[in-house]
Amino acid sequence: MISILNLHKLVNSSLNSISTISKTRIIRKLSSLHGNLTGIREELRKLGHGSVTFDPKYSRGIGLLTLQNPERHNALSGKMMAELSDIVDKLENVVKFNTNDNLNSVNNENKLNNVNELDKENNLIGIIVTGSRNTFCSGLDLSVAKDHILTPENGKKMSLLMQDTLFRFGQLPLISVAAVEGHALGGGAELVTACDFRCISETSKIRFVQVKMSVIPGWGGGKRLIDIVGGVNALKIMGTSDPITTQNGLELGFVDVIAPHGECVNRAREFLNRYVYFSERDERKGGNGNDDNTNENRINSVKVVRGLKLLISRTKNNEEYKNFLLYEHELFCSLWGQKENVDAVLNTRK
Ligand SMILES: CC[C@H](C(=O)O)C(=O)SCCNC(=O)CCNC(=O)[C@H](O)C(C)(C)COP(=O)(O)OP(=O)(O)OC[C@H]1O[C@@H](n2cnc3c(N)ncnc32)[C@H](O)[C@@H]1OP(=O)(O)O
Repeated sequence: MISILNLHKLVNSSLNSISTISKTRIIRKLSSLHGNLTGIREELRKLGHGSVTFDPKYSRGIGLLTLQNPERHNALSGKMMAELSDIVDKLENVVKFNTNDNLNSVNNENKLNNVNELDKENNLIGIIVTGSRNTFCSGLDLSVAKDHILTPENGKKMSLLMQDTLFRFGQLPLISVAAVEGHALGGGAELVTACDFRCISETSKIRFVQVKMSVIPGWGGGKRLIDIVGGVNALKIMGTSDPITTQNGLELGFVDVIAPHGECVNRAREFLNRYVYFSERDERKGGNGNDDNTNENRINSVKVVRGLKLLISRTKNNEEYKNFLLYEHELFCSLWGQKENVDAVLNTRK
């Protein structure tokens, strides 16, 4: 027999859990672009090889996300697209703790302990995105595309998931830096635009080759490129496929740091340390990658740094911005799977 008191507790907890679930759904709805894409993610997960790894403790306050498909210049297979989306999901949970975004803090009492233990340990404020074996990403894995993603319907699914994943990545209260060695081509170039900052080296070649594939960007990179370099420069870069390198990257406002070959990740860490540590003195003591967590190394308020990023990403979480991405998606879908595009994919020697 349940006592009145226990019944009251039972009702309260179930109301809380319902409201928490709906709050989670509200957070997911607000932070996602195309809604629930679970089915598409699981379909794509079955396609191709490679992996996407995330080291949340790469350096104090900084995580390292690495594209791992070296035999294919880190081209993104369906499996890797799904794993990238999984990592964004996890980060959306991790950074609920110690973030002053109201919707998130509302969810704090429901935080997943093991995930937030991670955050408490490293208090992430930054994330570096890079590719394995000194090259970044040569875009969509064309061997997967040839076998599985040639139809308009499957191109639409790929575009929906990648636009949504990179939009949500941009909404994370984490300062992101793309550490680009070697090639970043097509979708790889779009991945680069999804980061707040870019570090390249003498070997880096960032090329929007979509026009050679008889399409426009399908992962949201067109809008992001326009926001970074302006409409006219974006038209030149996308229309000619001219590479962005150390020669023109700074002038275009596309590149923030130039590193010696093989040093992009290190320089990206040094760049982010300025957001982690209270002063250069603290950074010198703690920014060597082997952080000694002595009290001397004062770090900036995680809540404040994350709040600053939330401020910036809010400018990209409005109906106008989302409608622009939807327009880009629809334009891409009108081109992907048409004869010119299919011929280009089949004839690109890969
Ligand atoms: C939304 C889709 C988006 C779009 O529409 O634009 C895309 O991203 S479509 C893909 C755009 N990317 C490309 O067209 C890049 C194609 N690859 C290359 O241009 C070259 O491979 C390059 C410059 C990355 C490297 O050239 P290099 O001469 O150094 O090496 P190989 O060409 O011999 O390549 C080595 C090895 O990697 C495989 N590879 C490279 N890129 C891809 C890819 N995107 N998909 C699948 N596989 C790729 C290549 O086939 C070689 O493997 P092997 O088994 O030896 O043939």
